[in-house]
Amino acid sequence: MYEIWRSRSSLGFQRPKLDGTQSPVLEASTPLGRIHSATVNFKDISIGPEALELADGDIEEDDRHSEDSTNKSAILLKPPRVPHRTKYVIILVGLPGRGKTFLCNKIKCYLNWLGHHTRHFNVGSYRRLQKGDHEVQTAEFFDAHNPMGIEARNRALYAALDDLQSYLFSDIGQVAIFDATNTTMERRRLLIHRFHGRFQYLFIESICTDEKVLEQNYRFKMQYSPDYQGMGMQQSLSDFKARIHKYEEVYEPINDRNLHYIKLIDMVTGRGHMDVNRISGYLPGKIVFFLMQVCKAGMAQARRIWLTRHGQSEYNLKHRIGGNSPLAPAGEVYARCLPEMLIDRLPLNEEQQFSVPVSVWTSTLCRTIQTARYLPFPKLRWKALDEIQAGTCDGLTYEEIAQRFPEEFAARQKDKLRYRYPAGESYLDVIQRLEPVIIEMEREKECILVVGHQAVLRAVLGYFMAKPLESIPTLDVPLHTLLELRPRPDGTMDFEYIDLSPEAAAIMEANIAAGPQPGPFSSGSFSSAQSPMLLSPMFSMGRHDSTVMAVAATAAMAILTPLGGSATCTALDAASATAWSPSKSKSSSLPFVADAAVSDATEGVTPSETVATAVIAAAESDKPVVTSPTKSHHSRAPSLAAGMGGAVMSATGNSSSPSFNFGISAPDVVSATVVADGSGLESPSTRSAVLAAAVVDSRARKVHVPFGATMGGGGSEGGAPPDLLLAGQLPLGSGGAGSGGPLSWSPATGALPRGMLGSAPRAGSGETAASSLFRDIHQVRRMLAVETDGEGEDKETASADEDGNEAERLESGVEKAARKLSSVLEEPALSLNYLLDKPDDQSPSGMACMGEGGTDIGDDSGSVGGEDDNVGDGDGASSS
Ligand SMILES: Nc1ncnc2c1ncn2[C@@H]1O[C@H](COP(=O)(O)OP(=O)(O)O)[C@@H](O)[C@H]1O
Ligand SMILES: O=P(O)(O)OC[C@H]1O[C@@](CO)(OP(=O)(O)O)[C@@H](O)[C@@H]1O
Repeated sequence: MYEIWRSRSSLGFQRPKLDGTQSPVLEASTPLGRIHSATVNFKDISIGPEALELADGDIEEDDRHSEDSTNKSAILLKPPRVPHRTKYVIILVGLPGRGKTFLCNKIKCYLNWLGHHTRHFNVGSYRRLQKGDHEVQTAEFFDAHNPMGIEARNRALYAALDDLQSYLFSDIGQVAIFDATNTTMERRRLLIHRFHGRFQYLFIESICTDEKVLEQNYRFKMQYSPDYQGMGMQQSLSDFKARIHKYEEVYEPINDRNLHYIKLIDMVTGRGHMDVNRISGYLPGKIVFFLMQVCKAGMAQARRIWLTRHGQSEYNLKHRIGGNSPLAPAGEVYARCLPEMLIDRLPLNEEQQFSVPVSVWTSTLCRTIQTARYLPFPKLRWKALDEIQAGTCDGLTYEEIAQRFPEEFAARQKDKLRYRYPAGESYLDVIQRLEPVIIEMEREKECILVVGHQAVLRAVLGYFMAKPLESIPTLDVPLHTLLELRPRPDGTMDFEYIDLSPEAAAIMEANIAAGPQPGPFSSGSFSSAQSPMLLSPMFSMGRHDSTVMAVAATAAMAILTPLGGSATCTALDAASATAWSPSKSKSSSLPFVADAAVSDATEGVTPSETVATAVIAAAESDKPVVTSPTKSHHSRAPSLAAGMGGAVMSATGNSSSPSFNFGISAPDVVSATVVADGSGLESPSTRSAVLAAAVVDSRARKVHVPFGATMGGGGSEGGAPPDLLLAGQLPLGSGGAGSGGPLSWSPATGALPRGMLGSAPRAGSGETAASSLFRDIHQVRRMLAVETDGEGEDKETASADEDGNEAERLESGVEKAARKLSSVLEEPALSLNYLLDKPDDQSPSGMACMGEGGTDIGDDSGSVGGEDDNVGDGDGASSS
């Protein structure tokens, strides 16, 4: 066996001379060689005397003969080697279960992807080669006083070292990562002796003192470590801990400041730090930067990364490349199916308590933005995700390129990776510009869906799947397919193609043919026998909104159930419900409904059952469903819930139903609650929710409530509907139909009368988000009044007196709301009149007083706090 390991060195492998006269031949065509060609050297390669005093016997025979490397002065006097391209060894140090292999795999992916040929040498793999199939190397094997174990481990060590050296002396090898515990000074001296004068070397030591992290690490490791295959969790855990103990007995952390090292101290917890000692140069610098980001993701194993190309575009249909064309019909179908495909796959966090939040990243091109528009998650646009630029070939078909530019065509066929379109880009260029995107993806602990393009996604996939650079331009990234990447504990990824089911596509096509749809989630409905009501949720909620939606949905159902109604919920409701976390519910005093949802979810009940359970719990309780949305983390969330609550209460018209209390019990003050929270009034959900409450409260008999209907904020191209939050239809009262027609919105047109619902503050008018909201409320109510007035016959059931009372009641309600609002805003200048009946000729600029020196609520709404700042606010309008 030993002979086999040593095969490379014993098969006559010729080492180059190490005197500087004959450097290893370098791969002239190394990818990105032109870009990263700067010679990288540590400024100072001298090492401490202590490190040079190598114990006899530590040195391999052939080493001793090939060069007098035990002779300290010989090493120091040796003229510096000036290789064309510096060769590196990265030496890992640390106890078992500290993320060494994870880090190795990540660094390997990163450096290879940047064109620095890198290989990972895991001594453990060599060690395992020595044992029989069913033999277990138990903790005893790792005892520092076990001669058999020591011998076997040394054999593995030398075999790995030989292979490492062979690799680095070869033409291709640039960086070797030596993955072993290397926990003693003696071992590190041996390595230094091996590498000194031949390669640049640096140590990466991973230290972790967080017991919780370690326990989790050990469990993960047990799941994939070949050492424990077939052994039960408890038994393997206990043996692994015993093994670690053996290592701890002899562990000497690096403390020699003469060495070149990077120490990662509790970095994975997010509270740790890095100790960077004597590191300089381009590549080591990049490694430091990379580790700084990637360490944080070390614990994010529950997350998913999804990649998808945009739906088929007009150009795709015509086989034209590049351009900025909109989606073709089939692409639109895919866009509509995508949310459901994704929501089916939302992972729960490690504790199985809530779903891991999702962000959607698109390019700045129309086809990706359109593809992402129905996705109920915050969105971020990256210029760097734009498709490879085809330069002068942009807009042509491949056939046309072959005819018009045959040489270009042939050149690309020959070397697709390096070929650069005239005035355009090569795949290598794309890889280079994607680096910040990759770093950001590594930093993120949440799920990310990248809606991108063929070439760009090939590059991203190539990185995560550690594909050889040369293979990247031909990786399979088909249209209408979701690519799912699942992190493994060792830093590699599992990968799966998920096709759009033909049934889903057929249904969506049929739906589109049938006319405007509220969205892909039309299956959700809440209905009440007494007060028919249909809410077709098409939520487009951000990470926090979704949790509130769960409350809104459950509360809605709680109200409806006692009325003899029935409640069903969609997968999306379920996803929302499972998004609760106990920590959130604690900090926001969320009701027992939410807690019920959580506890059921943790017991493995399906999400829809969870919601149903929560609803029943709420409905059967004498207690009101109480929540304090004002304390919620997210500015938009309470408003959505409040709006829903208000709308539902008004719709049912049943004040004796379980009280639904969002801080204030009466529906007509819902809007006050919302604004009191300082919610972002410019956000679609907030405005829509407030408007919903206000509109419903005005006793309109039939109202479509378009949540977020016109608030795309520029986020939708090509007349596309914005990222809307909720589309609902609230038929109110008995004479609903024919009451002048609904204030309707449909995804197909995407348009409400401008300035009616959710219009943005008017530019340059001094109007604030709050004041523009009041303008909208005012206008909606006026419009309703006008429409209802014009419908004399339909109004015959209501007497004039009733109308008067209604108006009074309404007025007092809205007045209360406005008063509350004013007090909260501490802005007495806020005019009640404006909210109630301000004539149109009092232009919004009259509201400027509110913005001047006052609280411009809208400005605050986007900043949800540190980490959220760099993502879109759900309206698809933000960009990188
Ligand atoms: N910087 C880090 N510190 C601690 N644990 C980490 C770090 N990075 C990753 N991990 C986690 O450590 C666990 C064990 O990782 P592994 O690489 O197998 O450890 P080792 O090679 O040190 O035995 C993995 O679940 C991984 O996610
Ligand atoms: O590198 P190749 O294989 O040409 O693939 C990249 C091409 O894919 C296309 C489609 O052919 O991407 P996309 O679908 O984003 O439009 C072209 O625009 C782009 O030039």
